[in-house]
Amino acid sequence: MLGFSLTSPDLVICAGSPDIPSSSGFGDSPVLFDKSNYSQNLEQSIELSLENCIPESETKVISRTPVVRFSTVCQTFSQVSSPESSFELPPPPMSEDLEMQGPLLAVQTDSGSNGVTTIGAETDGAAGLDLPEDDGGCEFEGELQELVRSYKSQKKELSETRKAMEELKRENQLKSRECQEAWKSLQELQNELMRKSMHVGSLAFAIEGQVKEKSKWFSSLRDLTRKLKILKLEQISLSEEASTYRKCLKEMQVAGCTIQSTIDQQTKVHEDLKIKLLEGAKQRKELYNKVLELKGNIRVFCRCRPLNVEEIAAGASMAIDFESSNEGELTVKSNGAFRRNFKFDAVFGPQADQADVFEDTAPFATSVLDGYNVCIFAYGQTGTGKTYTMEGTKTARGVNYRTLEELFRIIKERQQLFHYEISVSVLEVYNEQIRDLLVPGNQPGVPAKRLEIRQVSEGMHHVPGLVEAHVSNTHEVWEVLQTGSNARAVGSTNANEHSSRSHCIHCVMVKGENSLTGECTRSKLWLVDLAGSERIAKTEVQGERLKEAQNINRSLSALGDVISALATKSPHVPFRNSKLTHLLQDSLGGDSKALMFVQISPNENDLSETICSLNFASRVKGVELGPAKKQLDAAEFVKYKQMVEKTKQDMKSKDLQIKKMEETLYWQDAKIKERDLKNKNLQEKIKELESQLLVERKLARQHVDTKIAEQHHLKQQEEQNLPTRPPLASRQVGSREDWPENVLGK
Ligand SMILES: Nc1ncnc2c1ncn2[C@@H]1O[C@H](COP(=O)(O)OP(=O)(O)OP(=O)(O)O)[C@@H](O)[C@H]1O
Repeated sequence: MLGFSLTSPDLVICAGSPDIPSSSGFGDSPVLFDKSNYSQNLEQSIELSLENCIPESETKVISRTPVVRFSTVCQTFSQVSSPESSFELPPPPMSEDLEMQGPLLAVQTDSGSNGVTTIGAETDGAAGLDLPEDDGGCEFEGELQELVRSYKSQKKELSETRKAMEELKRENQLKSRECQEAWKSLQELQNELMRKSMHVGSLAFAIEGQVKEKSKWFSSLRDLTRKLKILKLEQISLSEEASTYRKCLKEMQVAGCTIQSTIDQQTKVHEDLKIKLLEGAKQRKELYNKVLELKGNIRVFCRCRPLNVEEIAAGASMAIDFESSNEGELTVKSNGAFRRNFKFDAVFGPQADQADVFEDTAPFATSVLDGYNVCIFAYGQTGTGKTYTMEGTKTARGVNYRTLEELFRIIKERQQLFHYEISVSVLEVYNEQIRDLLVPGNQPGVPAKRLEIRQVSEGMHHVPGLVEAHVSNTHEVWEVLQTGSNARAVGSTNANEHSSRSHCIHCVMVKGENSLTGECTRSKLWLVDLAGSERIAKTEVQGERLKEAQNINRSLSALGDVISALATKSPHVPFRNSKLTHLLQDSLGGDSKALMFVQISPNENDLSETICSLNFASRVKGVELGPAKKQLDAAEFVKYKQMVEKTKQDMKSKDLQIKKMEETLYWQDAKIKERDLKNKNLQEKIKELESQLLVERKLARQHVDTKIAEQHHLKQQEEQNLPTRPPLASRQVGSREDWPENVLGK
């Protein structure tokens, strides 16, 4: 029995191998017999042991050297090399030999001659013993015969011995052959043993390797198991996380449902609010309209320029008192004495800047976007600041630019509910002719394309062929305004002179669409910088200039007539009396609103012109202030003002309410969006984790399957190579079915 004590975890035992006791005298030789027969067999084998055939080096390790003993033969063949030859016996002695050999006696009986029996020993050369033939000879003869008899008996005994020897020899030969065979078989056995030992050694080596490999597998398996355990733990934690997320998701869904219902409610509220907003807007529009109506559809602002450097240098004195300008009043003085009081919708003294002026102008922009036609024009004596108020400078932009800027601001504010398109045309009315200032190369004096005013529908007039520049931002607006302004300047040898004698008109066309109701509006905003309004008598011009002045006068007086007719609600309004009024027809009558800037000079020298302008403005305003009328008007005005203020406050509070509601809706929307995003992210994360887990599981399974397949393969190979190893096979890692569930991750 051969045992291999293998290191943990497995013990591999190889049964069926010969047992090699360590106490055996043969060292690594196997014990061929069982222990009960051991001594007996040893006896037998010792008898035939081959001392001489085992090399001395080998015999030294043998504890008990067998010796050949032939007791009967009494001969040791220690010097004989061949076992066969060691048992070679001498041939049987012949009679002659007996005579030759010393110890043997040759007895010759010479009975014939002298009766003397001679017993001679020829070998030693001694002379034969001659026995005397006397009486004593008889005794001797008797002895001799006795000797002969003994000799014969000895001879017989010898022959018998010889026979026995022969027998023994044969037996010896037989035994010798047996011994030889035994030796041979022993040698074969020894060789077999050696071979087996070597095989066992190689097997042990292989097993050791296998054990090492196996321990490696086991360690890798342990690693895998540990990894699997970690993965399992991770999976558990992930599952927990996922369940938490799911829980959270459910909560979120519940919250989402709640939010959704709140949204629905809010949407309903929003819709209601929208309707209310529309109603409010409509109401606001109506109210605003009413306010303007109450204030007067035609509003008049008075603006006085500051004294210029020359005037100051010349020591000119101020002819206007602006003490009550906040109430819209101004007083004209002459030689320091009070002369007349004028009241307008607003009065801007020399200190008022462009922004102050525009603050009161801005509501007209709202009216334009609400679908009303609006006309803003500047009227006044040359050099009083009409162009400054309307166009302004790059650093102090005027009403034109600021109104358009305001339009875009309101459009942006309303972009969720309204969609607007804006285009701008710039034209000039000079000597009762219309000139398009956006057409390049159109210069005064040069016969330009004749532009006429056409009525397209009831209350709608149009100038066919007029360039309309579409603008979508203030930058583009500025570009267009500059182009028009440059065209106006380039068209004259003396820009200032020309600008004084022509009316510069900007027409802003607004197309609006209410996305909620689908209502469309088309409105126009006229921004007019009128020609100087000085009296012909004062200018004392003749010829072409006179014609110009007359035309200016005509158009301005036509404007005055139109405004007067409108103010007095006359059934006939003479719009067609001049190109200017004809053009502005849409924006001066009906529901349209008009704003007139009456520009005045503070210089006392210009007083008569100033009073003329103020008179015209007062006519336009429709109210000529006088001390008595003032109070009455004031009482009425206070009453209306209070009404207007109340309406304004109501509108403001409504606007505030709507804004608040919109803000709440906006924040709720944002919250819902944020939650939705969070939900989405969480779901994505869960999916990602689940897919990751699946992949890791798959990989672990694949790895384990590969290892098992490898082990099976190796096991099969081992079984093929070493069929006598069932115990090893039985101690293999085992089939996949034997594996614990946690390893497979089932
Ligand atoms: N409110 C003001 N503040 C400062 N400067 C002003 C003001 N109004 C007018 N001016 C200056 O007075 C001068 C004449 O103004 P502007 O050309 O606008 O007058 P106008 O009435 O348009 O003249 P015209 O009829 O000849 O076109 C300009 O140099 C302008 O800068």
